[in-house]
Amino acid sequence: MRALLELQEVVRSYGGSRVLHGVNLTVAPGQCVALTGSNGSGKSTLLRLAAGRERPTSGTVLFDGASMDGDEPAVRAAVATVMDVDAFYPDLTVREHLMLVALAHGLGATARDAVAEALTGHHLADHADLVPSALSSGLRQQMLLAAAFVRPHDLLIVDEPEQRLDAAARRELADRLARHKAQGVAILMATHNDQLVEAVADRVMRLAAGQHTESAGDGREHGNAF
Ligand SMILES: Nc1ncnc2c1ncn2[C@@H]1O[C@H](COP(=O)(O)OP(=O)(O)OP(=O)(O)O)[C@@H](O)[C@H]1O
Repeated sequence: MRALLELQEVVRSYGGSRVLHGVNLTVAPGQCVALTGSNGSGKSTLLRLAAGRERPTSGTVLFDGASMDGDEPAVRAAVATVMDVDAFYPDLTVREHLMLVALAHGLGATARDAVAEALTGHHLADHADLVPSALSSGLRQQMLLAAAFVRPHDLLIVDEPEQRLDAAARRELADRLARHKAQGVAILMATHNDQLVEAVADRVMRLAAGQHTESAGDGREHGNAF
């Protein structure tokens, strides 16, 4: 299957310190790759590179066969991320945020229905007219997820999407991601949650200081297929 996202020999250093050591990775439409590994192992760094928000020190990041640039309109239209913890306008309500995202991404006349569905699906319907600072931290995370799911995209990049969610919400998230994948979306997800990996990931890349190893989603060794 054609890769939508491809990392080839990606190295990322900060100052003299090397965080990623020649990562090779592909994600095809309808696939989920999970990144696991301890705090500081480089998961978020890899996600920023995959989203085109940072450039590798060396190596290549390709999106749909072209060099990844997060500023490109085609990339911004096709790649949804949940990476920024506090990406809110403090004076817009939850509903207004989601409408803004939906309209900016071209939903037009269907935006209102899509937002209503997102509010319900993410347990935000009763909080739609509150500003983000009035939400519990779990509901703020739901709002970030809703803002990604409400807009069209081909690639979803999520950094620890389970954070601040309770057990029931984590199960719902796993179901949502699995359905999403079945609809053909490519997913790259950093997570510390084994259940999420088991439920959604086709392959797992485990990052560790100085190295990375890959396996199938069920934990079997996966050779060099990344
Ligand atoms: N902009 C930066 N400047 C300098 N060092 C950085 C920068 N961004 C990340 N690092 C370093 O890179 C390493 C990897 O960080 P990263 O946030 O990618 O890890 P992570 O696996 O996502 O960790 P966690 O599980 O805690 O979220 C850390 O040592 C971090 O300090």
